[in-house]
Amino acid sequence: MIVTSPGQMGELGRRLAKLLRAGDLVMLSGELGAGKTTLTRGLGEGLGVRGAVTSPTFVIARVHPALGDGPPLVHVDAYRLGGGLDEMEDLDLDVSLPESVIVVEWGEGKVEELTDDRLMVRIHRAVGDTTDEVRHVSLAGLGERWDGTDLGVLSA
Ligand SMILES: Nc1ncnc2c1ncn2[C@@H]1O[C@H](COP(=O)(O)OP(=O)(O)OP(=O)(O)O)[C@@H](O)[C@H]1O
Ligand SMILES: [Mg+2]
Repeated sequence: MIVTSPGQMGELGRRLAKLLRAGDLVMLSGELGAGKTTLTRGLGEGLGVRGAVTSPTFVIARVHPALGDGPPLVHVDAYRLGGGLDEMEDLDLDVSLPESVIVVEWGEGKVEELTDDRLMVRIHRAVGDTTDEVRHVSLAGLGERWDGTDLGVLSA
């Protein structure tokens, strides 16, 4: 799908939030400035969690508690997470991961062991496009959790 502005990326996050439930892992890939955090911000709005989603520069993970009765959002920036999951467990997040929605930036090769089921979101800057605002987003659900989930509703 094609996203042409930061606002549309946020909207995609808000729509995606409606598909998510406790225990879900979303992995975001895409280069620096692709729009991973922008998407996560919309997701946080859609989930109705506390606190603005920002780029966690000095923290690896931030917990956004639910304002209503939905799951909290755990936003992980695994860029500096060298050792993978063990290190993440060492972060001592005051939250139960199976009861949260976990969104990970830069998580490839680091957090896959959290669960067999995950939603992969890849964001590409369109090379050669006339406007650098354009992003191509592709989504793929892996595992039983995502079997039969129609991700097409997100581009509607
Ligand atoms: N279509 C678009 N979708 C998302 N962001 C866009 C788009 N067009 C322009 N932008 C801009 O690109 C930047 C994306 O920044 P963002 O922090 O979301 O990226 P990121 O992938 O999280 O980067 P990092 O790897 O550094 O964490 C923002 O400044 C945003 O305004
Ligand atoms: Mg980011």
